[in-house]
Amino acid sequence: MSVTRVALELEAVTKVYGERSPVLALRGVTFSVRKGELVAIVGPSGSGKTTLLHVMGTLERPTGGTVRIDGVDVDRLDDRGLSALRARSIGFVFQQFFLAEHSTVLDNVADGLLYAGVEVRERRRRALAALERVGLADRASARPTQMSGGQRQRVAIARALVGRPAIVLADEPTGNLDSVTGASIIELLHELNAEGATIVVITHDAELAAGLPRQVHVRDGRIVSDSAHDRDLRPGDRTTSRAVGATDGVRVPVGAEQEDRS
Ligand SMILES: Nc1ncnc2c1ncn2[C@@H]1O[C@H](COP(=O)(O)OP(=O)(O)OP(=O)(O)O)[C@@H](O)[C@H]1O
Repeated sequence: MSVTRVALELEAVTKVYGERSPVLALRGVTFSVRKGELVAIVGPSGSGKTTLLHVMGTLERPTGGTVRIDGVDVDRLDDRGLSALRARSIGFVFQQFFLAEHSTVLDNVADGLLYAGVEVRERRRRALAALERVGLADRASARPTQMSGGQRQRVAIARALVGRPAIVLADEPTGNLDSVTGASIIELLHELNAEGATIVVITHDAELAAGLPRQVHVRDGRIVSDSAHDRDLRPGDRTTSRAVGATDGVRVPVGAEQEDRS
């Protein structure tokens, strides 16, 4: 398989729900996320954010257009192939956490590797490492019911990350949390991104989105602004950063290359 710096790519993606009175939820969405980016998708209720997340995450097929995950055109895959791609390449975090209440925290995270063909001891070893990354290694044997909302969301994030997916998609991850706890989850996403994780966060919270390096605004099923492109349109602005891949390691100020030559 070819190596790509693009984690996810959408080209002219449309999504129509229903037939009799069709709802055009996505009206031609084109954008891409490079490896190592942390992107906020923001927009009002009903603008198409969740539909977009479902299409990006291959939970739903688009009506038209192309979706590529880690270089693979998902249209070429049957449902089984799609499930395998999802298990390998995408981690999901949802507002409602979706943890198994009767399993331990460790097993909840280890279950993120169920379809990765990894034997149980190795699954648990990697799960413990993921819990360490989110600061919850000491709660590995607890049950989700014994934890706060913020801790549960950390467990869900560890589960999403445990398979080292190409991309993590988070749908309103702070929606069920108070603002202080929500801020700590966003801080955690920043830390994980700094360590190399590629993350897309869907939110209707403009303030939360403003703190992330790239904001994509959705309205009526269309992208109406993308801060990455806005920056591209202002090449003279030497203080502006452009997003680069995780393998690049750092964010490069536009124009820095020229300055280095002097
Ligand atoms: N399964 C479905 N069947 C029919 N219409 C749908 C379905 N899912 C979403 N829609 C419609 O598609 C449009 C986009 O919905 P979507 O849930 O993606 O928006 P959203 O921005 O995530 O909204 P919210 O912030 O309220 O969750 C809306 O008009 C919605 O009513």
